Amino acid sequence: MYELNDRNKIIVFTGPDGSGRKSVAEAVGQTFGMEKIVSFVTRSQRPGEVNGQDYHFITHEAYDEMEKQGEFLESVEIDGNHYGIRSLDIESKLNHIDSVYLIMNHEGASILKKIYGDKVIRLFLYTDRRTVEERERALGLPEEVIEKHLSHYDLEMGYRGSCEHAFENYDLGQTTYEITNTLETYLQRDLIDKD
Ligand SMILES: Nc1ncnc2c1ncn2[C@@H]1O[C@H](COP(=O)(O)OP(=O)(O)OP(=O)(O)O)[C@@H](O)[C@H]1O
Ligand SMILES: Nc1nc2c(ncn2[C@@H]2O[C@H](COP(=O)(O)O)[C@@H](O)[C@H]2O)c(=O)[nH]1
Repeated sequence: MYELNDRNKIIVFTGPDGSGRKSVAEAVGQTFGMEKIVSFVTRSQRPGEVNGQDYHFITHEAYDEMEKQGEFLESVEIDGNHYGIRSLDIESKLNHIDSVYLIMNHEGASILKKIYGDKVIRLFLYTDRRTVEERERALGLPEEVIEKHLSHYDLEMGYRGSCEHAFENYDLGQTTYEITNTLETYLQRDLIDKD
């Protein structure tokens, strides 16, 4: 396991799909100069997704090979596809910046917490089921993807109490503001106007 230094923090955005984790994470990541750890995945690329930015899209064979070589820090199977974080990506980023962020389901969040303890801050984002469904439909996601996401809704919601912080996300600006304030207490960047 890679030894983290005193200043290193791993910020995990979790919660149901469509709750707004990606939108909030990108905004907050930019504010704090945090970089995203991009997961490897075996599912096919969806319209609008960018390889290397949203995910590293790889074949099942390539994933199996990486797994065999012990490259993943965490690796899970969701709806028949594999998702994983490469150890090297966390190590190389935390070598030159203090904090990184990831977007993952409850299993991944739990695994990272077990490995890195206090270094991991889990931020749970949520909205009601109907809002998730409406947002995903408005995004143009295929019906079968929306269905799969909704089938995980209750399980993901059940993880809320395990996370360090939880935020209802209806007003994106407000959520981003609240999370920025929360992270400031960990990252101590003096971003908040104290007047
Ligand atoms: N507070 C908000 N109000 C309205 N729409 C929002 C809000 N937050 C996010 N959205 C929209 O909801 C959709 C899903 O958001 P996003 O992709 O950030 O969620 P996610 O939790 O990362 O889900 P997924 O894993 O499915 O991508 C996007 O179209 C995004 O613009
Ligand atoms: N445990 C992990 N979960 C991950 C990882 N990368 C993404 N995810 C989560 O998977 C579901 C499904 O995502 P989709 O893009 O296929 O709809 C979603 O909750 C992601 O956040 C990972 O490396 N590990």
